[in-house]
Amino acid sequence: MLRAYRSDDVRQAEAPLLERGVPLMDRAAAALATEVIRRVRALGNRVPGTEVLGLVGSGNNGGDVLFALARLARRGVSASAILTGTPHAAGYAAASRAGVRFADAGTLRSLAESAEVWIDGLVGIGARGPLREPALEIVRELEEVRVGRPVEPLVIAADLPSGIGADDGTVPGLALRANVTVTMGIAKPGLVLDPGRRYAGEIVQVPLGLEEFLPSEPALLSVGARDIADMWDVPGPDSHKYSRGVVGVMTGSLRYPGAALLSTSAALAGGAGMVRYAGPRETSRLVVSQHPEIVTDMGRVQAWVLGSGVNMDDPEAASEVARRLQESITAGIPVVLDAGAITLLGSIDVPSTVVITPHAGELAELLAARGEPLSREEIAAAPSRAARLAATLTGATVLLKGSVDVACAPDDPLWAQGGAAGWRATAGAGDVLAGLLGSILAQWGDELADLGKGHGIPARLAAAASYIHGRAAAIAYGTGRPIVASEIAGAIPQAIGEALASTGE
Ligand SMILES: NC(=O)C1=CN([C@@H]2O[C@H](COP(=O)(O)OP(=O)(O)OC[C@H]3O[C@@H](n4cnc5c(N)ncnc54)[C@H](OP(=O)(O)O)[C@@H]3O)[C@@H](O)[C@H]2O)[C@@H](O)CC1
Ligand SMILES: Nc1ncnc2c1ncn2[C@@H]1O[C@H](COP(=O)(O)OP(=O)(O)O)[C@@H](O)[C@H]1O
Ligand SMILES: [K+]
Repeated sequence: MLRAYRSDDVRQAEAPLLERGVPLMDRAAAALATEVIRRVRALGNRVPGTEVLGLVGSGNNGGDVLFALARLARRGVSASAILTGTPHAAGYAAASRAGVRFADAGTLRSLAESAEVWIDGLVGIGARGPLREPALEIVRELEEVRVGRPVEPLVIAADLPSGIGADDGTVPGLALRANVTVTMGIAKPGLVLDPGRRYAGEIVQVPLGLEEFLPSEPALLSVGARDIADMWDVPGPDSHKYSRGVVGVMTGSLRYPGAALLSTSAALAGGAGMVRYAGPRETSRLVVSQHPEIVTDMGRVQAWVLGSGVNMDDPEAASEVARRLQESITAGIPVVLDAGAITLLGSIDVPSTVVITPHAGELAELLAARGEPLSREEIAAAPSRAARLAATLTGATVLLKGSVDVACAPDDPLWAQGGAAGWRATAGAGDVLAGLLGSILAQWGDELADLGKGHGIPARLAAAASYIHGRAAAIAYGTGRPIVASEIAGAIPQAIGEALASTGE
């Protein structure tokens, strides 16, 4: 499980260590230099003679880079630095002693054109607001140089790419895109959330011993393979189909029959003991012809999946979905509310056992109905804020889909799951996610009902479903090829099996 903390929490955790004289910056710089050397070698280059350009702001982030440049210079690297102001004094002294060359802004372009590696130490967790001059002009110029180069430089960010919001991943102005981010002590939410994540590249975490001084509640969590065993029900000798959870699925319509098939496929693949389908007669026939194990008579269920592909313009279908939603809330049964059915929450409040699964467009519609309009673009620029707002307004758990899926209930921590490539963005992939989430909620159904409002578990399960969905997509697209949503559903059992068998991550 990845845990990410806000800058204030990181600062507070650093304080007692610094008081004890723990050389945090030295450790951070050593890790940064080691990473540069490792990457240079991985490119097949010799370390001595490699040209490295450090971009050095006036704070401790610049200090990290100055000490790292000093270490690199002692290894024979040809190290230069561009300063934005008065630098970290000890770092400057160390770098000068080691022979790092300090260049003025006028030489930035030529240094950037020839350096194999750029190290970004303009700003770290001390940054406030959009990148300001002179850092802004440096980033602008570097991005111009980058596109003009025959071979792109290797860009390594110290702690975070300069220009991204450490706490929320927003990018209010320009930011310097990195291939690798060497983050100090612990991950920051901005490295996991969109759009900041897109600037961070691969993330390397440097242990600094902060853990015992961090608050018990991180700002953001992310499910990994090893967490799945805690959430997925592995059947034992006493299990039977009902104890394994029954999912009710009311999805699809004559207009969108495929949604019925995709959501039920995923509900089956997710490991519930039984799937009951409650859609129109025509789609029922389709579903059963493809999946003879699906039951169409109604009985008890432990979770409902409502809405994917339902034609909400059809008053009868819409009122049937609304009735199921109300009944489930009364009975304490968790519900996945997907696609057009999300609009039902325009006027009613629900408990957090109702999980809505909007994409940015659907969330925009819901927020507008609730009198807090945000455009799609505004949601994409700050998805965690938008998801939290929707959860607070409706009471529901929100799983906002995108290249990084974000899940939260009104008060509990935020979950974020990224890592799936754009191949996953294919029609029907959301229907698959809804069915899969219904399957895991059904496995927890009675327990969630006993917990009353859910106690944050639906958000955790939504994150787990999102993780498995991303892994299933990755199994399907492999090293990269177009896929369709039914392939994602087909790969769910393998994704769950691999996660259950995993001991790493
Ligand atoms: N504490 C430790 O021992 C450890 C800390 N560590 C490292 O320290 C980093 C935090 O250092 P920090 O607190 O000094 O802040 P930092 O990120 O360098 O930024 C401050 C500078 O940026 C400037 N600035 C601000 N906003 C700006 C903007 N929008 N656009 C442009 N400039 C802006 C601001 O200018 P000012 O506002 O003062 O004019 C000031 O000059 C952390 O990320 C990690 O790398 C690690 O080594 C582990 C041990
Ligand atoms: N750029 C992207 N990279 C990876 N996954 C994405 C990206 N954009 C969207 N997704 C995922 O693709 C799915 C799309 O779902 P959705 O938009 O609801 O499609 P549909 O309604 O056709 O089922 C979601 O699971 C979402 O997480
Ligand atoms: K930085």
